Amino acid sequence: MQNGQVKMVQVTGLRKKFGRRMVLRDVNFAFSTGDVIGLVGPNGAGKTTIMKGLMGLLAMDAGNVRILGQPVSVNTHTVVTQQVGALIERPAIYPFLTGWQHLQLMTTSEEQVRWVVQALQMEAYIHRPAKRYSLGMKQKLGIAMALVNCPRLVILDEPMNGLDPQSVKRLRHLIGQLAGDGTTFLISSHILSELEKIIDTVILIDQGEVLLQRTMTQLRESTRQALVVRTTENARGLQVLLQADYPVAQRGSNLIVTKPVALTPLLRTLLDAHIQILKVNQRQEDLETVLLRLLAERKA
Ligand SMILES: Nc1ncnc2c1ncn2[C@@H]1O[C@H](COP(=O)(O)OP(=O)(O)OP(=O)(O)O)[C@@H](O)[C@H]1O
Repeated sequence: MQNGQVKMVQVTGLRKKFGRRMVLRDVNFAFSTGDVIGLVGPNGAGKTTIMKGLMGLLAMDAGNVRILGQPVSVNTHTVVTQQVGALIERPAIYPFLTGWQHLQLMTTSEEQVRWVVQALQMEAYIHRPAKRYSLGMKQKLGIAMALVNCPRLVILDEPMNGLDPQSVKRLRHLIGQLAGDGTTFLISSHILSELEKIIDTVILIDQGEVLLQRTMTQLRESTRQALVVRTTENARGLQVLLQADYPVAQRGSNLIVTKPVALTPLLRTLLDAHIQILKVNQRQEDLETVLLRLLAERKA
Protein backbone atom coordinates (compact mmCIF):
# COMPACT_ATOMS: atom_id res chain seq x y z
CA MET A 1 0.00 0.00 0.00
CA GLN A 2 1.29 3.45 -0.85
CA ASN A 3 0.81 6.23 1.66
CA GLY A 4 1.71 9.88 2.22
CA GLN A 5 5.30 8.81 2.96
CA VAL A 6 6.01 7.66 -0.57
CA LYS A 7 9.20 9.27 -1.87
CA MET A 8 9.37 11.18 -5.12
CA VAL A 9 12.61 9.33 -5.92
CA GLN A 10 14.15 6.35 -4.20
CA VAL A 11 17.40 4.88 -5.55
CA THR A 12 18.80 1.75 -3.94
CA GLY A 13 22.08 -0.06 -4.58
CA LEU A 14 22.54 1.27 -8.09
CA ARG A 15 25.58 -0.17 -9.88
CA LYS A 16 26.83 0.35 -13.39
CA LYS A 17 29.92 -0.74 -15.29
CA PHE A 18 31.02 0.47 -18.70
CA GLY A 19 33.27 -2.36 -19.89
CA ARG A 20 35.53 -3.01 -16.93
CA ARG A 21 35.13 0.48 -15.56
CA MET A 22 32.94 0.70 -12.47
CA VAL A 23 31.05 3.97 -12.87
CA LEU A 24 28.34 3.62 -10.22
CA ARG A 25 29.48 1.59 -7.21
CA ASP A 26 26.53 1.55 -4.86
CA VAL A 27 24.33 4.60 -5.18
CA ASN A 28 21.61 5.16 -2.60
CA PHE A 29 19.52 8.26 -2.06
CA ALA A 30 15.94 9.37 -1.73
CA PHE A 31 14.07 12.64 -1.73
CA SER A 32 10.56 13.90 -1.25
CA THR A 33 8.01 15.81 -3.27
CA GLY A 34 8.69 19.53 -3.62
CA ASP A 35 12.42 19.29 -2.90
CA VAL A 36 14.96 21.04 -5.11
CA ILE A 37 17.99 18.77 -5.16
CA GLY A 38 21.44 19.67 -6.46
CA LEU A 39 23.41 16.71 -7.81
CA VAL A 40 27.04 17.75 -7.74
CA GLY A 41 30.48 16.21 -8.04
CA PRO A 42 33.65 16.23 -10.13
CA ASN A 43 33.71 15.48 -13.88
CA GLY A 44 33.09 11.79 -14.46
CA ALA A 45 31.66 11.24 -10.96
CA GLY A 46 28.56 9.57 -12.41
CA LYS A 47 25.88 12.29 -12.27
CA THR A 48 24.64 11.94 -15.85
CA THR A 49 24.70 8.15 -15.57
CA ILE A 50 22.52 8.37 -12.46
CA MET A 51 20.08 10.68 -14.25
CA LYS A 52 19.85 8.28 -17.20
CA GLY A 53 19.20 5.46 -14.74
CA LEU A 54 16.40 7.50 -13.15
CA MET A 55 14.80 7.96 -16.56
CA GLY A 56 15.15 4.30 -17.58
CA LEU A 57 17.38 5.39 -20.47
CA LEU A 58 20.29 3.17 -19.50
CA ALA A 59 20.30 -0.41 -18.20
CA MET A 60 21.85 -0.67 -14.74
CA ASP A 61 23.79 -3.74 -13.58
CA ALA A 62 22.15 -3.82 -10.15
CA GLY A 63 19.91 -1.88 -7.83
CA ASN A 64 16.57 -0.27 -8.35
CA VAL A 65 14.91 3.05 -9.01
CA ARG A 66 11.45 4.04 -7.87
CA ILE A 67 9.67 7.23 -8.77
CA LEU A 68 6.51 7.93 -6.75
CA GLY A 69 6.78 4.33 -5.59
CA GLN A 70 6.71 2.90 -9.10
CA PRO A 71 9.67 0.94 -10.50
CA VAL A 72 11.74 2.36 -13.36
CA SER A 73 14.02 0.42 -15.68
CA VAL A 74 14.77 0.33 -19.40
CA ASN A 75 11.67 -1.85 -19.80
CA THR A 76 9.39 -0.13 -17.29
CA HIS A 77 8.94 3.59 -17.51
CA THR A 78 5.28 4.49 -17.42
CA VAL A 79 5.81 6.76 -14.43
CA VAL A 80 8.64 8.54 -16.27
CA THR A 81 6.56 9.30 -19.34
CA GLN A 82 3.64 10.47 -17.20
CA GLN A 83 5.33 12.38 -14.39
CA VAL A 84 8.86 13.36 -15.39
CA GLY A 85 10.31 16.07 -17.65
CA ALA A 86 14.03 16.01 -18.34
CA LEU A 87 16.91 17.59 -20.15
CA ILE A 88 19.91 15.28 -20.02
CA GLU A 89 23.05 16.18 -21.95
CA ARG A 90 21.86 17.87 -25.17
CA PRO A 91 18.21 18.45 -26.12
CA ALA A 92 16.91 16.26 -28.96
CA ILE A 93 16.06 18.84 -31.60
CA TYR A 94 14.69 18.41 -35.13
CA PRO A 95 16.38 21.05 -37.29
CA PHE A 96 13.41 21.79 -39.56
CA LEU A 97 10.78 22.14 -36.83
CA THR A 98 10.32 25.46 -35.06
CA GLY A 99 10.69 25.78 -31.30
CA TRP A 100 6.93 26.13 -31.05
CA GLN A 101 6.40 22.86 -32.96
CA HIS A 102 8.83 21.09 -30.62
CA LEU A 103 6.78 22.23 -27.66
CA GLN A 104 3.59 21.10 -29.37
CA LEU A 105 5.09 17.60 -29.57
CA MET A 106 5.22 17.56 -25.77
CA THR A 107 1.71 18.81 -24.92
CA THR A 108 -1.72 19.35 -26.42
CA SER A 109 -2.21 22.55 -24.42
CA GLU A 110 -1.51 25.75 -26.38
CA GLU A 111 -1.86 27.61 -23.13
CA GLN A 112 1.03 25.65 -21.59
CA VAL A 113 3.19 26.35 -24.65
CA ARG A 114 2.45 30.07 -24.42
CA TRP A 115 3.21 30.02 -20.71
CA VAL A 116 6.63 28.38 -21.02
CA VAL A 117 7.66 30.53 -24.01
CA GLN A 118 6.82 33.63 -22.03
CA ALA A 119 8.40 32.35 -18.81
CA LEU A 120 11.72 31.71 -20.55
CA GLN A 121 11.42 34.75 -22.82
CA MET A 122 11.68 32.85 -26.09
CA GLU A 123 9.11 34.88 -28.06
CA ALA A 124 11.61 36.45 -30.46
CA TYR A 125 12.68 33.18 -32.09
CA ILE A 126 10.17 30.52 -31.10
CA HIS A 127 8.63 30.44 -34.62
CA ARG A 128 11.99 30.07 -36.39
CA PRO A 129 13.30 26.62 -37.44
CA ALA A 130 15.51 25.25 -34.67
CA LYS A 131 18.46 24.76 -37.03
CA ARG A 132 18.91 28.53 -36.85
CA TYR A 133 19.10 28.54 -33.04
CA SER A 134 22.24 29.43 -31.12
CA LEU A 135 23.55 27.07 -28.42
CA GLY A 136 21.79 29.03 -25.68
CA MET A 137 18.49 29.13 -27.62
CA LYS A 138 18.62 25.34 -28.07
CA GLN A 139 19.38 24.92 -24.39
CA LYS A 140 16.37 27.07 -23.45
CA LEU A 141 14.18 25.10 -25.84
CA GLY A 142 15.38 21.89 -24.17
CA ILE A 143 14.49 23.29 -20.74
CA ALA A 144 11.12 24.49 -22.05
CA MET A 145 10.42 20.99 -23.41
CA ALA A 146 11.19 19.53 -19.96
CA LEU A 147 8.85 21.99 -18.24
CA VAL A 148 5.98 22.50 -20.68
CA ASN A 149 3.86 19.63 -19.44
CA CYS A 150 4.19 20.71 -15.79
CA PRO A 151 5.65 17.34 -14.73
CA ARG A 152 5.85 16.50 -11.03
CA LEU A 153 9.59 15.75 -11.31
CA VAL A 154 12.00 17.75 -13.47
CA ILE A 155 15.52 16.45 -14.11
CA LEU A 156 17.95 19.00 -15.53
CA ASP A 157 21.55 18.11 -16.37
CA GLU A 158 23.68 21.28 -16.42
CA PRO A 159 20.73 23.53 -17.35
CA MET A 160 22.74 26.75 -17.08
CA ASN A 161 25.13 25.66 -19.86
CA GLY A 162 25.26 28.31 -22.57
CA LEU A 163 22.68 30.60 -20.92
CA ASP A 164 23.37 34.31 -20.57
CA PRO A 165 23.20 35.84 -17.06
CA GLN A 166 19.69 37.20 -17.65
CA SER A 167 18.41 33.79 -18.73
CA VAL A 168 20.09 32.14 -15.74
CA LYS A 169 18.26 34.57 -13.48
CA ARG A 170 14.95 33.91 -15.23
CA LEU A 171 15.43 30.16 -14.97
CA ARG A 172 16.27 30.47 -11.28
CA HIS A 173 13.13 32.47 -10.72
CA LEU A 174 11.00 29.97 -12.65
CA ILE A 175 12.43 26.99 -10.76
CA GLY A 176 11.71 28.75 -7.47
CA GLN A 177 8.15 29.47 -8.55
CA LEU A 178 7.45 25.92 -9.73
CA ALA A 179 9.09 24.40 -6.64
CA GLY A 180 6.86 26.63 -4.53
CA ASP A 181 3.88 25.06 -6.31
CA GLY A 182 5.17 21.55 -5.47
CA THR A 183 7.32 20.56 -8.48
CA THR A 184 10.37 18.49 -7.50
CA PHE A 185 13.70 19.25 -9.20
CA LEU A 186 16.91 17.28 -9.56
CA ILE A 187 19.55 19.57 -11.04
CA SER A 188 23.20 18.91 -11.78
CA SER A 189 25.55 21.83 -12.20
CA HIS A 190 29.17 22.81 -11.83
CA ILE A 191 28.14 26.44 -11.27
CA LEU A 192 27.85 26.00 -7.53
CA SER A 193 27.39 29.69 -6.80
CA GLU A 194 24.21 29.61 -8.93
CA LEU A 195 23.09 26.22 -7.70
CA GLU A 196 23.25 27.17 -4.05
CA LYS A 197 20.73 29.95 -4.69
CA ILE A 198 18.03 27.48 -5.74
CA ILE A 199 18.55 24.11 -4.09
CA ASP A 200 17.41 23.03 -0.66
CA THR A 201 19.35 19.76 -0.60
CA VAL A 202 22.70 18.75 -2.03
CA ILE A 203 23.79 15.26 -3.03
CA LEU A 204 27.55 15.02 -3.58
CA ILE A 205 28.72 12.22 -5.88
CA ASP A 206 32.33 11.14 -6.09
CA GLN A 207 33.67 8.11 -7.96
CA GLY A 208 30.24 6.60 -8.38
CA GLU A 209 29.19 6.89 -4.75
CA VAL A 210 27.09 9.29 -2.70
CA LEU A 211 29.59 11.06 -0.49
CA LEU A 212 27.00 13.17 1.25
CA GLN A 213 23.34 14.17 1.20
CA ARG A 214 22.48 17.21 3.28
CA THR A 215 19.91 19.94 3.34
CA MET A 216 21.44 23.37 2.75
CA THR A 217 20.38 24.30 6.28
CA GLN A 218 22.33 21.35 7.72
CA LEU A 219 25.29 22.18 5.51
CA ARG A 220 25.30 25.84 6.55
CA GLU A 221 25.14 24.86 10.22
CA SER A 222 28.18 22.64 9.80
CA THR A 223 30.19 25.05 7.66
CA ARG A 224 33.05 26.86 9.17
CA GLN A 225 33.21 30.55 9.78
CA ALA A 226 36.61 31.96 9.05
CA LEU A 227 37.75 35.20 10.63
CA VAL A 228 39.63 37.33 8.14
CA VAL A 229 41.99 39.97 9.56
CA ARG A 230 44.11 42.45 7.66
CA THR A 231 46.84 44.38 9.46
CA THR A 232 49.62 46.81 8.59
CA GLU A 233 52.17 44.04 9.25
CA ASN A 234 50.72 40.64 8.43
CA ALA A 235 54.01 38.70 8.68
CA ARG A 236 54.64 39.93 12.22
CA GLY A 237 50.93 39.63 13.04
CA LEU A 238 51.10 35.97 12.03
CA GLN A 239 54.06 35.35 14.35
CA VAL A 240 52.40 37.14 17.27
CA LEU A 241 49.15 35.17 16.85
CA LEU A 242 50.93 31.83 16.41
CA GLN A 243 52.92 32.50 19.58
CA ALA A 244 49.62 33.11 21.35
CA ASP A 245 48.40 29.70 20.03
CA TYR A 246 45.79 31.00 17.59
CA PRO A 247 44.91 28.70 14.64
CA VAL A 248 46.00 31.20 12.01
CA ALA A 249 47.42 31.21 8.49
CA GLN A 250 48.47 33.94 6.10
CA ARG A 251 46.64 33.93 2.78
CA GLY A 252 47.39 36.71 0.32
CA SER A 253 47.13 39.98 2.20
CA ASN A 254 44.94 38.48 4.93
CA LEU A 255 45.37 36.50 8.11
CA ILE A 256 42.77 33.74 8.33
CA VAL A 257 41.71 32.36 11.69
CA THR A 258 40.17 28.98 10.93
CA LYS A 259 38.50 28.05 14.22
CA PRO A 260 35.98 30.05 16.27
CA VAL A 261 37.77 32.35 18.71
CA ALA A 262 36.79 35.30 20.90
CA LEU A 263 37.40 38.45 18.90
CA THR A 264 38.43 40.95 21.57
CA PRO A 265 41.42 39.03 23.04
CA LEU A 266 42.66 38.27 19.52
CA LEU A 267 42.56 41.93 18.53
CA ARG A 268 44.14 42.92 21.85
CA THR A 269 47.03 40.52 21.18
CA LEU A 270 47.72 42.34 17.92
CA LEU A 271 47.29 45.83 19.38
CA ASP A 272 49.57 45.02 22.34
CA ALA A 273 52.26 44.18 19.76
CA HIS A 274 51.63 47.62 18.16
CA ILE A 275 50.21 46.10 15.00
CA GLN A 276 47.45 48.18 13.45
CA ILE A 277 44.27 46.45 12.32
CA LEU A 278 42.95 47.58 8.94
CA LYS A 279 39.98 45.25 8.51
CA VAL A 280 38.19 42.39 10.24
CA ASN A 281 35.35 40.32 8.86
CA GLN A 282 33.67 36.99 9.30
CA ARG A 283 33.33 34.86 6.19
CA GLN A 284 31.04 31.83 5.88
CA GLU A 285 32.32 29.06 3.65
CA ASP A 286 30.30 28.91 0.43
CA LEU A 287 29.04 25.69 -1.14
CA GLU A 288 32.06 25.44 -3.42
CA THR A 289 34.55 25.75 -0.55
CA VAL A 290 32.68 23.21 1.57
CA LEU A 291 32.42 20.64 -1.23
CA LEU A 292 36.04 21.07 -2.30
CA ARG A 293 37.11 20.62 1.32
CA LEU A 294 35.00 17.46 1.66
CA LEU A 295 36.46 16.02 -1.55
CA ALA A 296 40.00 16.91 -0.43
CA GLU A 297 39.42 15.34 3.00
CA ARG A 298 38.26 12.17 1.27
CA LYS A 299 41.45 11.96 -0.79
CA ALA A 300 43.70 12.71 2.21
N1 LIG B 1 28.54 5.37 -22.90
C1 LIG B 1 29.62 5.30 -22.14
N2 LIG B 1 30.58 4.40 -22.39
C2 LIG B 1 31.68 4.29 -21.63
N3 LIG B 1 31.92 5.07 -20.55
C3 LIG B 1 31.01 5.99 -20.24
C4 LIG B 1 29.81 6.18 -21.01
N4 LIG B 1 29.10 7.17 -20.47
C5 LIG B 1 29.80 7.61 -19.40
N5 LIG B 1 30.94 6.90 -19.27
C6 LIG B 1 31.94 7.06 -18.18
O1 LIG B 1 31.24 6.99 -16.96
C7 LIG B 1 31.81 7.89 -16.01
C8 LIG B 1 30.71 8.77 -15.45
O2 LIG B 1 30.22 9.61 -16.48
P1 LIG B 1 29.06 10.65 -16.24
O3 LIG B 1 28.78 11.29 -17.55
O4 LIG B 1 27.96 10.00 -15.52
O5 LIG B 1 29.79 11.69 -15.27
P2 LIG B 1 29.30 13.12 -14.77
O6 LIG B 1 29.39 13.10 -13.29
O7 LIG B 1 28.01 13.46 -15.39
O8 LIG B 1 30.46 14.03 -15.35
P3 LIG B 1 30.46 15.56 -15.92
O9 LIG B 1 30.44 16.44 -14.71
O10 LIG B 1 31.77 15.63 -16.63
O11 LIG B 1 29.28 15.71 -16.81
C9 LIG B 1 32.92 8.63 -16.72
O12 LIG B 1 34.15 8.01 -16.39
C10 LIG B 1 32.61 8.42 -18.18
O13 LIG B 1 33.81 8.39 -18.94
